[in-house]
Amino acid sequence: MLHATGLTKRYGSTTALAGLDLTVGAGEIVGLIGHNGAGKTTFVEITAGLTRPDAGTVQIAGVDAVRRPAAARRHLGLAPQHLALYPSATVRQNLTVFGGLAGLRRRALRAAVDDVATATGLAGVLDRAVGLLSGGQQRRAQTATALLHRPAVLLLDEPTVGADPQTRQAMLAVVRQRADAGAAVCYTTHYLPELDELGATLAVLRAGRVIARGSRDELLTGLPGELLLGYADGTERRISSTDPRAALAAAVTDPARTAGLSTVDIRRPSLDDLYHALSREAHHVAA
Ligand SMILES: Nc1ncnc2c1ncn2[C@@H]1O[C@H](COP(=O)(O)OP(=O)(O)OP(=O)(O)O)[C@@H](O)[C@H]1O
Repeated sequence: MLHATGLTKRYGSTTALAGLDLTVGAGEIVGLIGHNGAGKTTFVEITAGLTRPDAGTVQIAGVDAVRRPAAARRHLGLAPQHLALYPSATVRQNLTVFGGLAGLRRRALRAAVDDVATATGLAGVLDRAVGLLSGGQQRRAQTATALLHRPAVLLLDEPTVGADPQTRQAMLAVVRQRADAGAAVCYTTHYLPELDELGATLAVLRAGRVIARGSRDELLTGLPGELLLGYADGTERRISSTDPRAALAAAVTDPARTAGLSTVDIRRPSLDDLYHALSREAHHVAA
């Protein structure tokens, strides 16, 4: 499992992490979400031993990732946000190199490459150069490198960016399988429905700290959604409500609102609503 406490990191006058605490248990998928600049990538880089924190600790499967990064990395599968593959080498060659670095040898390595290629839908392009693949296939190849040695902890930084719906489904399925097999998965994304599909809990990062942690329902319940009423003359009426269905029931019995009504839409609370609510709370606490 993954256990981070009090992580702090400054770049000059910028505070990237301000005392981040996060635990991801075995078999759990945690969606790490937050606006651009919230500190997600810095957290990923520190956990992978690519950057040192100013203070705080990270443990991966019980190994101190700050003091013993090489030992900790053996238990970690990392898919970074930016592609880090050899473009002129084939998918098979790339996977073989990464599997070898993770300690796999000979038959076990060949079997792992085939298994992971199948799971990520890359079996048909194993012998093609990575640089000649589509953007979605390249991202799949990047994620595949993280899965090869069946690590205890998976750190996936926006793995489905640029993926088509079919690829996305295949990737989500393989992540879910790994969690079911006991991996602790930390998954950063800007796309909330994906976390619903994964059955992930959420950790909301803001200004370098986890400011909310829980299931989507726990975090979004009680936030206002919207009822959108569209009229034949092109006008629209928006009704903000914590219970848009009840607002709809009330609206349809009101002749003033139903005359000329042509479309009805219900918008559930979104991540942005959550960020706004949490910002308001933070201002409240500060005031
Ligand atoms: N190498 C660096 N040098 C200077 N500042 C940095 C560096 N890396 C990150 N930062 C700053 O630290 C803060 C956190 O950045 P980080 O990349 O961790 O955010 P993020 O949540 O991953 O954002 P995004 O969603 O855009 O990927 C930002 O203000 C960023 O500008």
